[in-house]
Amino acid sequence: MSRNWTGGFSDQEAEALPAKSELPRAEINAAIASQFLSNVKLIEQQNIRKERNFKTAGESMSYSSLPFGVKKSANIEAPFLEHDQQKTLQSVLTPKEQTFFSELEHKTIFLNSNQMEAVRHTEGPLLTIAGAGSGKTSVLTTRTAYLIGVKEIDPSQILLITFTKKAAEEMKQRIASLPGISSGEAKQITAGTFHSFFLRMLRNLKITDRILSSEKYKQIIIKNILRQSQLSPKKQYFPEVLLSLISSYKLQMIKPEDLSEDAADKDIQHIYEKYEAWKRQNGYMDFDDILLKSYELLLSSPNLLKMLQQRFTYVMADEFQDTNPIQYELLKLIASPQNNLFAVGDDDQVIYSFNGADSEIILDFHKDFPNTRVIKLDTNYRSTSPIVGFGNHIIKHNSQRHSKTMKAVRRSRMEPQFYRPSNTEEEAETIVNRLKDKPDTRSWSDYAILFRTHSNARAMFEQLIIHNLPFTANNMKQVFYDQTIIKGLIDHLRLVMNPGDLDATATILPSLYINQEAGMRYIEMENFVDPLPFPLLHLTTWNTLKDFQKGKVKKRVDLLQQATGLSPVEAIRSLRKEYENHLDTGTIENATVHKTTVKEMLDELEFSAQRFHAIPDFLAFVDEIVNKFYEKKEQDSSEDQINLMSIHQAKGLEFPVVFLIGASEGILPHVSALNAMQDKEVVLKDKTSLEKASMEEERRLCYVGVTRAKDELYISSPAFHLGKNAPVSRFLLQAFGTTFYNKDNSQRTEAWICMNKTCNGWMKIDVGNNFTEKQICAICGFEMQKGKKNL
Ligand SMILES: Nc1ncnc2c1ncn2[C@@H]1O[C@H](COP(=O)(O)OP(=O)(O)OP(=O)(O)O)[C@@H](O)[C@H]1O
Repeated sequence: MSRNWTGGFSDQEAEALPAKSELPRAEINAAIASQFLSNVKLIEQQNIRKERNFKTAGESMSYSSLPFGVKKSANIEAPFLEHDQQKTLQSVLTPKEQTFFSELEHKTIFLNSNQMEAVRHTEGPLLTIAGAGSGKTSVLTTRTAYLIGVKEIDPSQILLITFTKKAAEEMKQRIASLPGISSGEAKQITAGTFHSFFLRMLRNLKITDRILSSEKYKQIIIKNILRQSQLSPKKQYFPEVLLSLISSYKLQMIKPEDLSEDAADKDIQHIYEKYEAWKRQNGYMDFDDILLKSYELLLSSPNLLKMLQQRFTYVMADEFQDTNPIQYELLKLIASPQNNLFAVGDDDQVIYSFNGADSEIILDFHKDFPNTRVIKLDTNYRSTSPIVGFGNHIIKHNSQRHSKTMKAVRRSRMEPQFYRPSNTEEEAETIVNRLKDKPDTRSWSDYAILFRTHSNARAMFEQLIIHNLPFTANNMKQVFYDQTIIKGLIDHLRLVMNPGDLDATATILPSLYINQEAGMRYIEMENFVDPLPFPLLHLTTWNTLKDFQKGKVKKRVDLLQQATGLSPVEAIRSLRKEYENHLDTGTIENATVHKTTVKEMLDELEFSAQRFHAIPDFLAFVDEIVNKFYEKKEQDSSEDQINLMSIHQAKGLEFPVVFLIGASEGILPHVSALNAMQDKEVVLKDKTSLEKASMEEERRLCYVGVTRAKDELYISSPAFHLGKNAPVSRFLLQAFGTTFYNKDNSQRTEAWICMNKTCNGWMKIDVGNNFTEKQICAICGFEMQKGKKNL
């Protein structure tokens, strides 16, 4: 296969590539690798045992009904609805409606009176604002069938906006199974995301600009603009922050010329203008442009707008809480003048603020549509009463919301279960062991394992692979070790073991600020004439390079040579500093969300590497995991699989059994929310409200995760995260009425010292009044005690 050193493939090119397992990198000895898998297991078990041995009294070894740190049970069960108000409207139904609703009942769909009211609403704006599991999506699909089957509305007049493409397909299928509608009619409904709907419109209008989707490519464009504008990319503006700022302006329809005249805005205005100009000149549009261009076109072409308005006389929007301002304006344009706009949403499930979702839209809907009919649904049909109650107790601590307490209709004695594993490895192993004991009455697809960030799912993913359990992580495009940032560092380890590895050499060139394609051409040419044990060193004689680049090459080769004989984690630590320079993640001050994520990923890599004594063992393990992932991706056709996905991806879905992993401080709430004040310094001025808003969004994420469970909910909170102590998530403690110990910043800093005399481990922790937790040494697993140390 010819190599492409340009640093990436287009989608079509990627599809044409051989399967990952056919690539030279993948040519590893499977027998040796599987031996490593069992070695890993041994080392992991030793580590876990070490930490387990020093678990403190009261810390449970498995799931129990109270989170660690909660001393007494609080009544968190949801109010129970004894008599559901079903069939109360029968007397006012027309014969056609009676047929429709009784056919629904034959299909065991019994709507309550509020749901029925929403379904029967035909003309004018309606907002269904309701909590998790209350049947919003069910109402939307049933109302569509009702419009077609009972009101004889032409299905092609219905526009259904969903949050994901998958949701659109599922909804069409669900609609087709309802009474009064044929599958042909269901196909005529237009269902899709905002982006897919408007992109199709633009393409029909012969707007052929290419889509600029790669974040990396966009950052390069911004970096070039910064360089040309003589603004420092490092000191003043981070490309990813600028891109998110520009995107947020666009989603709010703020143009460069609308920005104020003050100095900071002037720079941003300039960058924003240049970025837009670059796209125009090069025939690109980004995702925001799809919406913005459509909006401008509709405003400037009354005929086009009229055509759309006449075509779609019934407009519906699911997950309305995550709508952003431009999407809302587009909805309003298309729905007018009839305003048959039917929106369903839950202000407690806004989890896409980083994508511009504006929770005020749902809260202020009635101001734009004064004759709005608002229907509230407050019965959760999905989950058992202890789960509904637990959700209520989590979300009630948010202030930006319509207060609501969901009622339950499903009784159960099975309370949510909590577990405090030592670390993410033990967490993953415990869950896998439970899954192996799956009762025959359950299918694999009944189970979902939900995580906050992809790094946080690394251990879980590996355990599922190692134990060969059927699972789908289809939304995971890449395995952890194959993500660009991680792969870069792993390829450094490959060069430590084999300096002649040209694939690995190519990967590391960008981290030396050297063009990959030109650099490799030079290295390969020189190496052909004069082979060197370390081909990278050829670059030190390349005239094109500046002195600082040659210096970097020498330094990197020195580091790589010094790493021979180190353990994988030591090697990663010694290489990481140089490597991180090009990622701009060196300091946490001024950290952006991107930087926090990168740091978290590299920390996770270190944590994973700690399990191995030698670099070749670690590399063989990495290759095995990567190969198995891609093999699995190709072979998987089964529907019956455990679902491993992020909480964001689980939005709108439900599963009989949910494992919510990583419910510890720093994971959920995520460290980026804890750092919120620094994170978006450039973007937002009101730091206090940003900090609060970030924390409320994290709490909503926790709520969304919890409310995906129908029957059983298992939540685990690793005591150590990336080798550091991680208290149980404040969201769990607060739900049980236990004050989070850091609440009003009543912190003291104390030193805790490891009791293992040979260890010398100590750590600094912030302690509040209610702090009772004992500490375990992150280095050796011994118990720690409060001690004296100069901090
Ligand atoms: N009236 C009802 N009687 C019995 N079950 C119902 C009723 N309404 C909805 N359900 C069931 O409750 C579950 C949740 O419904 P649905 O997914 O529509 O809720 P939702 O409000 O969209 O949830 P979320 O916002 O949490 O995604 C589904 O399994 C659905 O079939």
